[in-house]
Amino acid sequence: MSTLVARAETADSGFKDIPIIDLANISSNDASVRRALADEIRGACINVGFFYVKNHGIPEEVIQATLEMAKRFFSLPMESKMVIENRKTPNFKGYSPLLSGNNNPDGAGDLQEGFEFGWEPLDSAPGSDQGEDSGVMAGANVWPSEIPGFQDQVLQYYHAAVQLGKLMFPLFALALDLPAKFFDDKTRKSAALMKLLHYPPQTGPIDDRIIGIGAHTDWECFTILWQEPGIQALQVLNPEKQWINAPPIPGTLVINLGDQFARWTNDIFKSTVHRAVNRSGVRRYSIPLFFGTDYDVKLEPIPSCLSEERPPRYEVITAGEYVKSRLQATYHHNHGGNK
Ligand SMILES: O=C(O)CCC(=O)C(=O)O
Ligand SMILES: [Fe+2]
Repeated sequence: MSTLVARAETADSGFKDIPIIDLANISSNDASVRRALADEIRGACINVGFFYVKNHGIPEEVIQATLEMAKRFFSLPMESKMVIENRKTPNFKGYSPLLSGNNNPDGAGDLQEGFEFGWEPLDSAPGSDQGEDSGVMAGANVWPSEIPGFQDQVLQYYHAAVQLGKLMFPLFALALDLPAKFFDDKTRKSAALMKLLHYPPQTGPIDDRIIGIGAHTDWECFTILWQEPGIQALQVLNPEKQWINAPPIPGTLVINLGDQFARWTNDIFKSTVHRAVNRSGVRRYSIPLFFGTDYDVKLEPIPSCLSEERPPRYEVITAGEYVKSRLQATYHHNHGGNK
């Protein structure tokens, strides 16, 4: 069996496609079935850092009802949205207006508006989860008061996506030749942030410094992303520096790895650069959920991902310190012209 380090050294140098992985057997008790699924995931994580999942278990009704809420939220008057602006809240919960965030330091702002929140129990099922993380990332969610049922609906999506994420962690562990439970004690508090996103269309000549979301990597372990069907916007950068389209595929979600997994695995799992540009002529909505290890957990490289030729590539910091520093860099950027 080749080691993880050896597998990483012979990784694909220029993927052109993003694999589709079927999660129908995600809860199978058969060890060989789980092993096969983990092997498939390992290939995608080492070579691409992105994959689609089908049979993911998030009900279509929950997705559609959440999309409706996103549309209603973003069509509220600006004054209402600004009441819960993310620069006024601890750790940037709430509303981020167009151009307020800048994911690519070479860019001049992301042409998207967003609404972000973290863990909170569902009213209908109190105590259904282990609770909120605190420390450097502490900060209550803020909610719009104008839309009846908004909070409950988007939390339903949140909890369904977190449930999927909790099933994925053991498979990632198996993919890293670790015990399936490796991440259990590191993911007790649902350190997951969910974001509703709205991208207005961009037509005519486009300034490359202002696109829907500039080239970036995500910050957590992995992202579970729903994108609106029928609209191509998301692109993924391969090692040959080619942008590969990641179109929405009906019935699937995208899962992409983020920097926390790159740090856990000393870059054996790829946190792949991506961006989104909406040239479709119509509005586009997407819903990422960023799932990391608990904020107080140190991002220490896993021993099997180190060798003499592959020494540690990152300093060890906690997951919370890392996410917080990235949030600050993204939302405290200066607008072009004022520098
Ligand atoms: O909207 C998308 O398709 C991508 C969003 C994204 O990359 C992000 O929010 O980190
Ligand atoms: Fe992203």
